[in-house]
Amino acid sequence: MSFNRESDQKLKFKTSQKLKVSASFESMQLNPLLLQGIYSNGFEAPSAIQSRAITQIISGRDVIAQAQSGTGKTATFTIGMLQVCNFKSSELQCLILSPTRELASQINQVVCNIGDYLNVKSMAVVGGKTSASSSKNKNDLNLLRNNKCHIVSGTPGRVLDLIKRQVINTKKVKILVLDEADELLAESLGFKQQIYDIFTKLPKTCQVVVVSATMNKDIIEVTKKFLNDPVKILVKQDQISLEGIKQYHVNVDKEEWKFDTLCDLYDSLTINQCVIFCNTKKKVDWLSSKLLQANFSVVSMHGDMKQEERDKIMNDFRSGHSRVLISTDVWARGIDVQQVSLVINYDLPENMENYIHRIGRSGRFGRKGVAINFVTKDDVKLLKQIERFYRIKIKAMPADLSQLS
Ligand SMILES: Nc1ncnc2c1ncn2[C@@H]1O[C@H](COP(=O)(O)OP(=O)(O)OP(=O)(O)O)[C@@H](O)[C@H]1O
Repeated sequence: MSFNRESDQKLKFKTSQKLKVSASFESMQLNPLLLQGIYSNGFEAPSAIQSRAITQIISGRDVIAQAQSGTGKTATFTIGMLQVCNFKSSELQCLILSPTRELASQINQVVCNIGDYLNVKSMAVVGGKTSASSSKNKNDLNLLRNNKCHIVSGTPGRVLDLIKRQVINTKKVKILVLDEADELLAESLGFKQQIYDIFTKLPKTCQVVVVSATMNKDIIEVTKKFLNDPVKILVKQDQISLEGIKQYHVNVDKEEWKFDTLCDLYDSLTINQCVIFCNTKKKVDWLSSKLLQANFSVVSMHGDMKQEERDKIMNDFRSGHSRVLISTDVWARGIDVQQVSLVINYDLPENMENYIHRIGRSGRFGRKGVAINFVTKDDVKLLKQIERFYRIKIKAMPADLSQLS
């Protein structure tokens, strides 16, 4: 595996105190069955965030953990939770909230994989399924109702709904994880109130772990309402952008020129897998039908599609069956498909944070990645703003595309 351990270990964190750094998983004194799950998942040594945050989570402290995209934050809180969970009891003990259905399901899969030898019972609880109409969903809800599930990973709305309907019993929850916390707690997105409501239903002693690749002062301020003297593990602003992802821009001048530019790039898109981001659902539909008409093979996904369709697109893309995916910011955060080596911002993101989340869909865990930003005349200012925000230089794309990687 090409994980650049040297650059990962070189990363400087701003931590709230001198933290213990565990060089190996063995040194964390984990349950041997958990260790077995970690190794059989192919993990040999912890990444920088795992070395610092896992033992803090296990210690019971509230934690704010920030680390670059694709550096193993999911496994960080998963390993922490699985160590703390009491498997002699069948009650719900850990609750993980994240902003999209796909991410909540992916996290559930990671919990099941790493917790396999512990016999963990974990479940994804997401909206959009024809709720409890299928026998599978009914069985799932019964497991929850009968308190036969240790860990739930879900989207806030659906989790809150099931708590209110007393399907999810929160009495014994000891850890709450907020993944992509800055998005969950942002003013504009409507999750914040749901999170507060869920929080009020948890035991007062519940430990809270807050995780994201991007964290700003306002969000840290908001977390003060939830967290009690948290351990902070934060990344300096100029280190958020991953060295392994080469970032370029292409001047397309006018909006109308973007399409031809993309068609010219198509052969490079299919070398591995590629994600193309547009800013609206309408634009995703428009671009995918235009590319399909021109005989390019692409798939697309956004929040207005039926969940069954979203699931199918995800499965096809994860298996490598489809190679070029067009999406909105529903795909910007957390989704881990290791074969994605190229991200194209057909539209530049309007949100500074989502720039780094989007490009972080490539270059997972030290792999190489390339990000290409289409820039119209009107976008030039925004590109400069992104460069200033992350203290980076986004060069013009080389004419010879073989130099891309
Ligand atoms: N210690 C490890 N050794 C090898 N691979 C690892 C290790 N930890 C995590 N990975 C792998 O790295 C990839 C990225 O991990 P993960 O999705 O947890 O990143 P993340 O930090 O949560 O990213 P994002 O900010 O995009 O949410 C996954 O494929 C995961 O299996």
